[in-house]
Amino acid sequence: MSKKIAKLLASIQRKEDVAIESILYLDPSDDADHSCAVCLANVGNEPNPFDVSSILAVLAGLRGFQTLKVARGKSYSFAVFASPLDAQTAFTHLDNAFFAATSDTSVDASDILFPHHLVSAAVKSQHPTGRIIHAFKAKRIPFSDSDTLTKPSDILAAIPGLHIVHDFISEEEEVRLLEGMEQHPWISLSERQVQHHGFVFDYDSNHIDFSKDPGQLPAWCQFLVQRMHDTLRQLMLQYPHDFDFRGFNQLTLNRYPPGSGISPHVDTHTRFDSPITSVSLLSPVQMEFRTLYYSDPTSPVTTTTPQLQPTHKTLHVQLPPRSICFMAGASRFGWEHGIRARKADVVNCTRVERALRVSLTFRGVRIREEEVKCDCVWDGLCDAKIAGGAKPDRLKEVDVGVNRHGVVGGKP
Ligand SMILES: O=C(O)CCC(=O)C(=O)O
Ligand SMILES: [Fe+2]
Repeated sequence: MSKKIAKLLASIQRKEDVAIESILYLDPSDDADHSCAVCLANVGNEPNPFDVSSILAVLAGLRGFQTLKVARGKSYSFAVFASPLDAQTAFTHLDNAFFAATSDTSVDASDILFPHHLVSAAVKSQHPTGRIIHAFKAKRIPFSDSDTLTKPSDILAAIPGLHIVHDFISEEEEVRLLEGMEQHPWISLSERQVQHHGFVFDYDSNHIDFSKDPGQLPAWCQFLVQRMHDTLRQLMLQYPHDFDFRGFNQLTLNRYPPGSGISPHVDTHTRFDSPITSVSLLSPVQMEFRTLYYSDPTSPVTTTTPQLQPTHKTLHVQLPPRSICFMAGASRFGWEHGIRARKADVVNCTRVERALRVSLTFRGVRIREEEVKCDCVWDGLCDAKIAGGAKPDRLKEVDVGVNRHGVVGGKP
């Protein structure tokens, strides 16, 4: 056996061992025989994401297959069948099978699922992403179907000030926006591309660069600006304390290929109004919101009546294409937001592949010096509260990103 193949087999074995260890606590018991679920060790979302579309093709060929349940950060998943008998049949089929992930859909399922002992080292070596599945009859599925916030009312209840509106624009309008932005050059960052329109904000000095002509926001997005203003008028009447809005004068476009994201950050408190507003196009994506200052969601925190507890909280919010996300109040000032760099998200036990996503982030830059202030309670996230005007560490990463791409005098 060549060294390369031996190394590969050792690595497959290691992954298997880790997977088995991680599910031992599930401890299959007697009544697992009456269960419809089969646990698949080594077929998970993380840490070694598997080509789930390939395995779904195999599972779909098994009698009574209903769904594959995956969870964020788990190296195993659960195939659910219509009856205990179907689950038992699938279990005998799947246990100890060698599965070679492939993105070639022309390959028949029977070609890619082999009984482990029949697979030669040579076959395995041609499939470096392949792995041996260990199946277990599982008594219960330990994943919750509510790990991602998808409903706007649930989102607002959990993260005060975060207003999501689904289908804010139509498919035709989405196409129109995408065509409009192609009239301008994109600036390439290491993983994504950006454009900036309107006022130019220097993230180094925390000031507006008045030497640069801000120009108007582009004509192709004016219909959207008008619609956002109409919606904001209503929101401001309902939640007057969460908004400090004079109009949008800056637009950042982000173009994210699948696998890319944006580091967790809070948009500079003193220089931008509330809300920060983001419109999603083309692909769904999961945005992570996290705060150190979490309070019971049933007693909403506002900027004026905080009930701060030093508890870390991270929540996952699903943003569908053509939706809008207004970050105001606590969600704007007291929570960081970011997008993990990965190719798929897990939404309530289902893997959702990402495609190219384009977002439009509208901000109101504070132009007059007397407007440049912040009296929020989230000290650690607020540039106004940090001695010497330094910026919170967490902001630096995203600031560098923007600068690198020439917002102000940077090098594209
Ligand atoms: O892509 C998004 O929706 C968010 C972008 C963002 O957070 C930003 O540009 O500050
Ligand atoms: Fe942001």
